[in-house]
Amino acid sequence: MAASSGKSVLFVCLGNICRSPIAEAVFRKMVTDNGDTNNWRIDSAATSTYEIGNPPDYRGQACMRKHGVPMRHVARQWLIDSGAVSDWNTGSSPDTRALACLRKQSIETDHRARKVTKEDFLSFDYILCMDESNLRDLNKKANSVKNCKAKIELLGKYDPQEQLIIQDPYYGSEEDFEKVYEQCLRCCKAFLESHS
Ligand SMILES: N#Cc1ccccc1-c1cc(NCCCN2CCCCC2)c2ccccc2n1
Repeated sequence: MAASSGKSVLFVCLGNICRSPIAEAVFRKMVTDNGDTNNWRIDSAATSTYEIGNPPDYRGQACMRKHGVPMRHVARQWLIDSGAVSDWNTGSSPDTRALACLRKQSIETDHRARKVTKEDFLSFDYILCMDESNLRDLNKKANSVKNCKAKIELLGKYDPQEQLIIQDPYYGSEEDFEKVYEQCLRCCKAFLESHS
């Protein structure tokens, strides 16, 4: 079978903590399940600086865990990796309040939100975003980049059910994250099939 050339896709939304990390995780799992990992560079980014440095939203992480979709590799369990300068509590378990805080964060990924850069427009084949506002922001930024390589599109363009817009679930419920997941699943599958 001829080796297909390397391809690259950047998923983008407003904050890079809700929709685009879900799309990235869903697409990465599909590519991995296809044994195609080496042919794809996959990443996600934000059009805003709202959440730079923050992990994906815990509601999205919970949704991914429910569907068995890994969100990149699991970050280290800090309490197990930490150490003490005294022997006061040698052999004791971590403080329950600290464990409760970690569970609440349920940070199981090392992805941290980042803003889309000019370099992204030169290095990615596709930049797939979620709504008209993302598209406007991306096209505006692309206009200031010479030799823009990326094809900038709505991810929803690939939806067999023709739901063009993937709504921002930030102020939404668990159901809204579930809808984002279902839309990303349909769109990523169709996008991969049309670009394999
Ligand atoms: N904006 C809007 C908006 C409008 C409709 C629906 C959702 C949102 C919304 C709001 C967010 N953060 C709260 C406001 C942030 N601050 C806005 C003013 C500048 C300083 C930052 C989000 C954060 C991460 C991902 C998606 C988000 N989406």
